[in-house]
This record gives sequence, C-alpha cells and structure tokens, in this order.
Amino acid sequence: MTAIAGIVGAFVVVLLLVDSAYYRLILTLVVIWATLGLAWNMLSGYGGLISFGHAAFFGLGAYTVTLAMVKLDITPWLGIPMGVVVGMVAGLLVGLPTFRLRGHYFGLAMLAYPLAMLYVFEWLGYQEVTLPMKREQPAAWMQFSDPRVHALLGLGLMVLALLASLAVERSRFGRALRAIKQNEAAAEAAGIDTWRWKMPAMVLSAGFAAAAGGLYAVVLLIVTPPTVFGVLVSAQALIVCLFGGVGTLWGPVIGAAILVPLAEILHGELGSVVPGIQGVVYGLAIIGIILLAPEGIFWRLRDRFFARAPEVPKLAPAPDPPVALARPHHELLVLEGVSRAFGGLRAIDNVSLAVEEGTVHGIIGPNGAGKTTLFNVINGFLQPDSGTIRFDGRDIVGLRPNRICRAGIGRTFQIVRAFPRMTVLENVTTGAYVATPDDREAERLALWAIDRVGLSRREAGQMAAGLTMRQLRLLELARAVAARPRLLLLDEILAGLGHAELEEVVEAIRRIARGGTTVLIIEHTMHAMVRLADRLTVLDHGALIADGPPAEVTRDAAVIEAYLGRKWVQRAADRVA
Ligand SMILES: Nc1ncnc2c1ncn2[C@@H]1O[C@H](COP(=O)(O)OP(=O)(O)OP(=O)(O)O)[C@@H](O)[C@H]1O
Repeated sequence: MTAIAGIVGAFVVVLLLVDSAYYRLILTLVVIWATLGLAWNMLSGYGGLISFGHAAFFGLGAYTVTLAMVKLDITPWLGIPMGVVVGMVAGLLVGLPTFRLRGHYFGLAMLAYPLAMLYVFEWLGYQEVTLPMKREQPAAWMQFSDPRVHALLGLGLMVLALLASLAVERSRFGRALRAIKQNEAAAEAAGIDTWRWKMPAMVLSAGFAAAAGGLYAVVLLIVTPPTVFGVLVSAQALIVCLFGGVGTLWGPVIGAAILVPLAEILHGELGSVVPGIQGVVYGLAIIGIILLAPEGIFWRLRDRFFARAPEVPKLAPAPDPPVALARPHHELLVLEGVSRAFGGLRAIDNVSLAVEEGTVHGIIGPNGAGKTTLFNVINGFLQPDSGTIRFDGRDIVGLRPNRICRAGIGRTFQIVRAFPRMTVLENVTTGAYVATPDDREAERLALWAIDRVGLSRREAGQMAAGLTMRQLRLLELARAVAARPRLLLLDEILAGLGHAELEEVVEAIRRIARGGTTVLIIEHTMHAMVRLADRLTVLDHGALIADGPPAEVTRDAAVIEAYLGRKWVQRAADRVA
C-alpha cells in the first residue's frame, strides 16, 4: 500500500515537472501499458497460462469506446465500462474452449483470437475510426484541454489494477493460481478446482485489458485494427512483464516504466537516422535483460538486495479434531473388478479390494505392477476402463481429482510435487482450503498439519525450493493431512530417505493413523511396511495375487516368487532340501 502511494506521488511529481506534450503522452502510455501488463499478469503471471492474445481484449475495449461514441453518441465515461463488460464476456467465451488446452497449445490458441478479430474489424469496414472532437463539453467526453488529466486517469486505472493484483496475491485466489502454475496435477489433487479459478482470472484479466484499450483509444483519438488487435499489442503485455518480473504486481510497472520511454526515445532519436534501428536496440535490450535476469528485474533485485530471512509463523494452530472412531469392519473404500489398460498393456487387471476404516492398508508389488496406476484411478487422474469404485458407499468413478479430494481422499506422490516458489506454510495452506472457506482458518489448519507431521515452525517459513527430501516428503504429507481427509493415499513416501528420516516419517504416518485417518500406502521398503500395515495387498502385472494380514502375505509362495523370481525361490528351496 505504501509502495503504491509512493508510485502515485512520484508519477504526479514527474507529470508536473514535465512540460513537453510529447513526454506527457509517453507518461500516459507508461500507465496504460503497465495496466495491460498487470492484466496479463493476473492470468499468465500468477496462473502460468501464457497468453499471446491479450490484444483481443485490449482491442475490444478500444473499439467499444470508439464505436459507442461514433455510432451511439455515448461518452467514454460510459464507453470504457461498457468496453470492460465486453472484454469480460469475451474472456469468458474465449476461456470456455481454450482452457481445454494446456501449455504451449493454450498460448498458441490465444494468439488466434486477436488475429481473427483484426480481420473481422477490417472486413466490417472499421479500418480507421476517428473519435469525433467535442469542443462544447470536452470534460464530459474525456477530451480535456490539459492532456495531463489523461495521464492521471491512466494512473487511476493502473492503481485499480494494482489493488486488484494485491487482492489476488493475498487471497486464496492468488494462492490457488500460483499452485496451478507450479504444479497443476498437485493442485487438483489438493482439492483446488483448477477450472473454478482459471475462469475468474481470465475474466478479471480481460476486463482490465479492455479498460486499458478503452483509455488508449480516448488518448490517441484514432483506432485501427493493427494498432489495437496487432501481435505487437499482445507482445507488449508479455514483454513488460517478462522484463519487469512475472507473477508480481511490481513487474509490469517496472517493465512499462523502463521500456515504454526507451522505445519512444529510441524511435525519436534513432528512427529518423537509421529507420528501424530503434527496434533492433529495443529487442537487444529485452534479450539482454532476459538473459541476465530470466525472471525479470523485480525478482533479481529482490533476491539480491531484499532477500528476507524465512518468517516464523506466529498464528496459533487449529486444535486437534476429535479422533474419528472407526466403525469396526466398515469398508471405507471398495474397488470391484477395476481394470485400466494403456494400449495393449493391462496396467490394472480386474482388481477387487476393500480398505477397512481405521486401518493402515499396504499395497506392494514389483516395479511396474500397477500400484501408482491404481492410485491414479482412485483419485481421479485416470478413469478405469471397467469396474466400480465406492468411497463410503458413494460411487466416485468419473469425478475430477479435486472433487475426490473434497469427498475426503487425500494423496501424496511418488515424485514429490511441491509448489517450489511458495513457503512450506503456503504449500500446506493450499491443501487446507477444501476444509474451510475462511483463509485464516485454513492457515491455522495448515499449522496444525505441520505440527502433526513433525515439521518445525522455522521450517514452515522456508521456501519449498530449498528443502531436503525429508522436508519435502513431510510437506506433501502435511498438505494432504491439512484437508483432514478420511482416507490418505501415500505413494512411496519413504523413497529416498535415510534410516533416521525414514523412522521419522513412519512415526508421522502412525500419528496420523492414530488420529483416525485411514491410510492406503504403497511402499517398497518392506521392513517399514510390515510394521505399519494392518493388511497387505500384493499386485503383480496389474493383477491382485495376495491379500491378507502381513504375516500371512509375506509367507505366500506366489508373493515371494513375484518379488524374487522363480529361479531364486527354487534355489532357496534346493538349499533347504
Ligand atoms: N500414462 C501411462 N501410459 C502408458 N503406460 C503407462 C502409463 N502409466 C503407467 N504405465 C505403465 O503401466 C504399468 C504400471 O505402472 P505403474 O506406475 O502403475 O507401476 P508401479 O507398480 O507403480 O511401479 P513402480 O513401483 O515402479 O512405481 C507400467 O508398465 C507402466 O509403464
């Protein structure tokens, strides 16, 4: 907040000092492009959905204001809000089909929208539309005699975009978006409905981009399809963010404050001498900064000069929930005849299995036996080809992972999926969101989960990117536990741990199980498994080959054969004989 006030103050002072109309125009453009950059940042910076098509919304905003004035005699004071509505509706319509695509495909598909609009507006005959001059009541039509008012209006718009970004950053909205950006699958499994958050991000982002476009039209008084729908407009949004810093509200402001004047001055100074050279210099400046500070100037400066020691959270953790008493022999999870193939490979083959409430149920089997596939089918990452899966009597086949998490099934991953640019507490808090609508309560739940798995308060403030394997495993466990699941799926959570660390994690799992959570665990470390599990299921080549108490299963000849191979079982038998 103080920083925003500081920026406003500095801008006003510079605006008052500058007396050339040209430099005042540059200042106005700085805040307009910063607003467009902030709009892009809301979707692409926080959510990681890289858009090459924000010109679509910018152009719609510009044309709405212009056509409203030319055709309907509507003042830009109303035209800009109308443009925002048009932009938001367009965001919704664009998001519906485009969110089905991921990564580069999403980015490229976004590129198509402004290009299509460019041709549509040319075809409609709006190649060059000029805003009519209204000399009688200039202020009522946003045509001020003092052009500095435009710069102030732009500043107001940028401040609104900054405040919106701040609200996004500090809320579960922003955390959910950052989680989606850093690991979409983990975010889904932690109960974050990725669709629910992506769409508001798109609509908000489109609204601000359209507002920036609307003001741009008012300032320049002339609109053509290439200047508002052109690739350069989308590129500008992306470039100011990449240059200044992606995923932070200051990035677009820094980027626009440096690049816009640079581009204009180069154009003015060099453009007349060697036409086109300004583009080369501008491009080199951008390449240089991206090579030197790939995440943008903001992050480089922050890491270099403002790196803060991890903050120890002071909030009181949520109290222990009452221990859920298990109903004796109640089958919490029941799989019947579940199969899943990949091409000709039957990764799970007609598996039927029941997990009793209040137990620790182990799944073992050689590499490639289908254990992880079984978890993926249970938590909704994969659909079974046949069979039924019931959780507490409810059929969960076909539900998305976040719905399955909400139903009470949490999970961890064989390869840790933390959100690296978040602290441990933030990571775990994303897991707690499904348990409560209150953000503060979610943090208290997260602290409770952090305590429960045995991470310290100091560790809670650390960034996930620098953690050891023990801390990462405990972080994932805490993130799953923070949702207070009834069933926890743990996929090789002990892999990669030393002896002492392994004991610590085993103890944490025991504590969680004693708290009333049912646990289904995949593990290769047999000495840990036989101590943890009340029951063992053995898979081999996708099929269930044994199921029962550990003492029985570990003596089963088929199990020993699957693990060791027929040759070794025979040799051992020969030695005994
Ligand atoms: N998405 C996929 N596409 C194609 N094949 C797959 C896919 N996922 C798994 N498989 C194959 O399915 C079989 C079972 O794999 P899965 O990862 O479930 O085994 P696992 O028992 O968990 O093995 P590990 O102990 O090595 O983790 C393997 O042969 C694997 O190559």
